[in-house]
Amino acid sequence: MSSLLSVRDLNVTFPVMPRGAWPWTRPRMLRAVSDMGFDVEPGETLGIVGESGSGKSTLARAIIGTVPAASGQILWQGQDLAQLSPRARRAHRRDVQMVFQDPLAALDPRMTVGQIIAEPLVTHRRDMSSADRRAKVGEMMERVGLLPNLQNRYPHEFSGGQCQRIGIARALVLEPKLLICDEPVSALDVSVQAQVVNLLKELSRDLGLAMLFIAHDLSVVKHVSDRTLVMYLGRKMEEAEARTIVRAPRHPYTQALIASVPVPDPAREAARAGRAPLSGELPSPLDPPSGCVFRTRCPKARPDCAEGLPPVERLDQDHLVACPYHAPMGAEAATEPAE
Ligand SMILES: Nc1ncnc2c1ncn2[C@@H]1O[C@H](COP(=O)(O)OP(=O)(O)OP(=O)(O)O)[C@@H](O)[C@H]1O
Repeated sequence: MSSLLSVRDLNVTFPVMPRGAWPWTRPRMLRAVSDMGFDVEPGETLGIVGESGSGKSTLARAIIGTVPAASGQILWQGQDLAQLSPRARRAHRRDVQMVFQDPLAALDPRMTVGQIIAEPLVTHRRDMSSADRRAKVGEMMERVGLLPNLQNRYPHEFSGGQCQRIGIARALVLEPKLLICDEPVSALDVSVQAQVVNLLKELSRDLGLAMLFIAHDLSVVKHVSDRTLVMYLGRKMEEAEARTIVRAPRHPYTQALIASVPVPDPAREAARAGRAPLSGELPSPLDPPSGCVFRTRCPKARPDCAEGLPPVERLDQDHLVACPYHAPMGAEAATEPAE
């Protein structure tokens, strides 16, 4: 049986004109996503983690169909997104919804909360009466922890966390099969981040909803994901069960990401003392390093890392790592980032 979503050898490029170039100069190709592949099963949450600029949002945009793939395939329930009939395309637009980073910016300030949440129903469920729509909006508001009698209020009357709940209600009103959350809590106060993450986790469990949960912070991703995929400069570095990624990371990039998260407990801090945190800047995707793209910042880099792309090795059924010099199994340490 086919997965809900399968991404196969996906490449997404953007033409970029060099600064000061003549108008007739050929643009350079920026590779935002390279040779990406993974599957998402119904009801499953895949966390996607990586630094800013690693291609996470571009990947999300390719999956919802707002940026084209340069090559490769995105299969939705086994069907290639690029080949969908207009009817299947409409169904895909209903079935895949997004929650954005900046909740207030994502909501139209001139519309009431009720209108904002109902808007997808107006577009996709024309058969629905306005009374049914209102009832559905009230139900969604309750589901995300908002009082349904606030339908006539405007977004600016709500806090950041409440605005994100409105965004989530709007994304869920069409009962999608996949919710793509692109940094859904990074613009929120730390005090409300956990509440929103827990809400998303509960919703995914109760509604059998699959999620792609994108974040730069591994300690957020690990709470919500079943599996985690670590991206660097558009490429997959490691993919494994979420607990394995934080407890036994094998790729030097994943290890460095974990070592970069502050740990309040001195004993755990000491246990990971051998692991170097990330240093330096992400190279430009216009000029990625040859061979392994992480090698210029990698503490384990060897001369041959510059020669060719490292093959993706399957360590066990669920654990993939794109580094031939990954840490041996015995090197598991108490590296789990702070709660
Ligand atoms: N429309 C575009 N035109 C040109 N380059 C783009 C475009 N969109 C994204 N990029 C580039 O693609 C690369 C990946 O960007 P992307 O936003 O996908 O990364 P990200 O991991 O989501 O980072 P962030 O968390 O900062 O959004 C970056 O170098 C970015 O500048």
